[in-house]
Amino acid sequence: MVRLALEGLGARYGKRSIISDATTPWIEGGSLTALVGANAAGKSTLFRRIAGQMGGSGSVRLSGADQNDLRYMPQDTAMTAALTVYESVILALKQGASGWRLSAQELASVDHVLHRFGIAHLATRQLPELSGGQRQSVSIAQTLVTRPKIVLMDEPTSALDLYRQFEILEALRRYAVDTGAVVVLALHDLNQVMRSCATTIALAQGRIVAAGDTLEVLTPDLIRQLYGIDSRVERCSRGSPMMIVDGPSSSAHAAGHC
Ligand SMILES: Nc1ncnc2c1ncn2[C@@H]1O[C@H](COP(=O)(O)OP(=O)(O)OP(=O)(O)O)[C@@H](O)[C@H]1O
Repeated sequence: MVRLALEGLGARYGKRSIISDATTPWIEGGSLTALVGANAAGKSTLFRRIAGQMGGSGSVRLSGADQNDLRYMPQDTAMTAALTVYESVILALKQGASGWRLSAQELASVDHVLHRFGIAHLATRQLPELSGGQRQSVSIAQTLVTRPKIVLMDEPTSALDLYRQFEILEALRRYAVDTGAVVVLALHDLNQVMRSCATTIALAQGRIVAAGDTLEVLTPDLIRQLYGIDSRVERCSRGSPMMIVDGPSSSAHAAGHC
């Protein structure tokens, strides 16, 4: 069983503290976990800290995996290299490897990830010619081609159309189920979170204010605290929980919006 827990994690840029005392229960692999919070709450910074790209206090506890099994997909990934999609995924697969030869198994894993994330038809296209949504899909394939056990993705659906959002979130969910990986996604669409993520971590001004079962975490009170928005969570006619936005709460400024 792959698991991740944060213990008193802190991170700062210079003298400015961004993440303080971030602590979570064990987050278990095999399903999707959402990281939610307002703009500038510190989601990307928390990911960078967990990924070891910046130092700070506290510790990241891993079970069934180590830091080498972790892949972090940042929010913006430049794709200016004169490579085809296929070549770029191979490069991601071979990053850090000592040899350059590709085994039949490695070729199969490139093929698999291109199909699973719906970009096989783009295999021979040059990266700089891709649209924003196509680039985001390629970036996801590059991140997962090595089948990492711990995956952190910063807003992986932000450039995708409605159909592709469904398709990619379902493919990510299947990835988590099939591999048992811990997959944490920073997401802004709370209906996506309710539909796809079993667990949610909520961040407000650099502090984790709730972590656990998604439907228990995403209460109207918590949503007001995070975003300064009044909302209701109701079951739609098909029985799925939906968040309905009523509008800005009168205490919106207290939520720390900038
Ligand atoms: N490289 C940096 N140097 C200094 N400050 C930074 C740096 N990166 C981010 N910050 C600051 O840290 C705070 C948290 O930023 P971060 O990008 O982690 O937030 P976020 O929750 O991911 O936001 P968003 O939802 O807008 O992507 C912000 O106030 C931001 O200005």
